[in-house]
Amino acid sequence: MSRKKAVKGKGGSKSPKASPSSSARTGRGLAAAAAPSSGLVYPSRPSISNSGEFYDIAFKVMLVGDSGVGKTCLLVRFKDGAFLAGSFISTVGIDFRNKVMSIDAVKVKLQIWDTAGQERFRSVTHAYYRDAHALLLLYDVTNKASFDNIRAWLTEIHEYAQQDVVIMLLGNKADSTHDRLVKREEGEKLAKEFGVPFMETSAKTGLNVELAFTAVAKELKHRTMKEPDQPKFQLQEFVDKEIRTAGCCRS
Ligand SMILES: Nc1nc2c(ncn2[C@@H]2O[C@H](COP(=O)(O)OP(=O)(O)OP(=O)(O)O)[C@@H](O)[C@H]2O)c(=O)[nH]1
Ligand SMILES: [Mg+2]
Repeated sequence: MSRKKAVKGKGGSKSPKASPSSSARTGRGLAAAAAPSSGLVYPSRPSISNSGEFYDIAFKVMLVGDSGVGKTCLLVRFKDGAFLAGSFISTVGIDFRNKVMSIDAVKVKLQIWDTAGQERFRSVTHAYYRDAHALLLLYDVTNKASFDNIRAWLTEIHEYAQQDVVIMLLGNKADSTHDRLVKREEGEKLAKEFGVPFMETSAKTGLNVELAFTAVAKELKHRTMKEPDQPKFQLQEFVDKEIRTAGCCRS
């Protein structure tokens, strides 16, 4: 299989100029960043970009959910292995980071779009839904309203995103034991109702962060490269098995 090269860190030709960490922390977001053009998956076409790692296939993943649920922190934890502690600076507009993962010997590039949860940026976010291959929909386990709003987010997703988009529900801030207002069972129940996979995460401790992105990357890779006689990848089964294997202490 021919391999392409990923632009390291931020963006490609349509890249916004600031990383989510910089925009989130400085408030310099990109409300008017160019909407991504459709389709990032080129399984057999060779191409080389400026610099960075080689990859075989690429997908767009979007982080969505209310303001303050931890979307930017989740992305920074996944990309840089760090937690953005301190005062909360809301993302302005939209931004993205790339990460190449090794999935079953295939190099999968995820272009991860970090959206602003604030209502005033909703129209910007809408423009990006249609090109997303996967959506990570977050709520905050210490914020009941963010959980109650998941239904509205799913309605919006169904309105703007592709029908076959991969959706995963994430209950973030699972480390906040004392402030928790949403039980894990409630998240599981809601996810079942909507037929989407679910897990709890913590951008602070790293709990299940890698797993969330790996699961999505595996699902997308399977869909793209599946042999006709190969069974369908069971995302929730994979997640449950990984969590069981890791026991209480995955990070
Ligand atoms: N305890 C805990 N705090 C978190 C976690 N993730 C994020 N936070 C905190 O929650 C606040 C909001 O995090 P952000 O990642 O900026 O939230 P966001 O969803 O990007 O918000 P918008 O950009 O406004 O949409 C910050 O103060 C973070 O430090 C987590 O897993 N655990
Ligand atoms: Mg943010």
